[in-house]
Amino acid sequence: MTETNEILRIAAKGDGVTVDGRHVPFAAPGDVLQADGTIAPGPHRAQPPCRHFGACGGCQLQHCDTQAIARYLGERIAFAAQGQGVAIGTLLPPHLSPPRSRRRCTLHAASAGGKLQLGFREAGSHRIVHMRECHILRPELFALIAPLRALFAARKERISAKVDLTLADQGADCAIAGLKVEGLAATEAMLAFAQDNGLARLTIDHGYGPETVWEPEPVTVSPAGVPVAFPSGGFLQATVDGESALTRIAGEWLAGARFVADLFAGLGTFAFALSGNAKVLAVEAARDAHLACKAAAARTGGAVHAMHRDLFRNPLQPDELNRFDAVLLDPPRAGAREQIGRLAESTVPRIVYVSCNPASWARDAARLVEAGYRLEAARPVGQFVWSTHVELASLFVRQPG
Ligand SMILES: C[S@@+](CC[C@H](N)C(=O)[O-])C[C@H]1O[C@@H](n2cnc3c(N)ncnc32)[C@H](O)[C@@H]1O
Repeated sequence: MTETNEILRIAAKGDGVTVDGRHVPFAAPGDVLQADGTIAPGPHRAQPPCRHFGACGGCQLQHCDTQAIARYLGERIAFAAQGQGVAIGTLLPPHLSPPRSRRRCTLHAASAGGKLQLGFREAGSHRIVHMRECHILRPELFALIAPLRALFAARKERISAKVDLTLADQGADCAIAGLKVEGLAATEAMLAFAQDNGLARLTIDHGYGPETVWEPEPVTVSPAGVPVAFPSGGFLQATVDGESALTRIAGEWLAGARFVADLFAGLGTFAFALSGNAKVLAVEAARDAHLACKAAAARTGGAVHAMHRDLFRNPLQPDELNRFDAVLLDPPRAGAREQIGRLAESTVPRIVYVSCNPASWARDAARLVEAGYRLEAARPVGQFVWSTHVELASLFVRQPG
């Protein structure tokens, strides 16, 4: 018999939810909320590996085992679809990226009470966690925390800076915003930091836009093994493992398609992965990403064609879409309302929709289903391990008639 105060599921923001609907922070499914307010651990409770868990905003679910996290990811997608009246043919088991696999992050640095703090922000606060360990970041990125802290601590002014770290082919790409670097000594300190830590690139935004001060070799990333110039601040799937899982699923679902459109293509992550078996049109609005994809495509023999186009204002029209055997789209969090509207009017047989937001995905899915597509399958992909961030790949197939 289920007790009314047993935790049944995890809510969108990570709280446990009891049978009678109460939200309990840091409770796992199967735990029981006791009369005195304490939680009796259940079978899905895990020992959080990180000492910062609870305070750090980077992770919300370290107290849950893998099974509970997998169920949570599936439920988020199922509830979102259900809320829009969309039936999912098969909800496939989630793919979860392993710990220490995140290759990009945004950290914050600030001086507070005479000390320099550098790390993720605390949940729901501007306070910064003084990170001594991290179980999500790639070790190459975590290794930069101490040197960055020393770099900031050596400066005389009050620090309030943002640090974006991305692991590229050549090493860590580091972009610092909110730091004034003036004069020879300050510039030399920055260059020494870049050199000593083997950075692939150092970009500083003094408040007038980013300026690259160190890039010994052109920085690239290599989706499907194709080197593509990586623009500072460009989009990259959060883990290599998650990117492989997504491109593998897309490849399976799009098997046999000879002409594919990759919409919201970024640097061409999916386009290059699919181009072994198909000609791919890669459409992207960010100019830097588009140009990088175009240049890489030119070097790879012509299976990828890059197009610069804003798909919110100027979506591909049904007559353009109908030339393709399949369309893949991977829009930003807002989804792709305008492009989905045109896809709904098209005859494209297969659509693979990759999303980082179940809510906008479900809204768009409902439009496709209303227009005669069936949602054959969806697969959660947890690249942000232990966070409440949900990503997914899904397959829509146009039904006859
Ligand atoms: C989630 S990312 C996916 C990128 C790529 N598919 C990948 O896997 O690396 C979304 C992409 O959509 C692009 N984008 C955002 N708004 C757009 C628009 N209005 N038209 C076309 N592309 C847009 C972004 O620049 C970004 O590259």
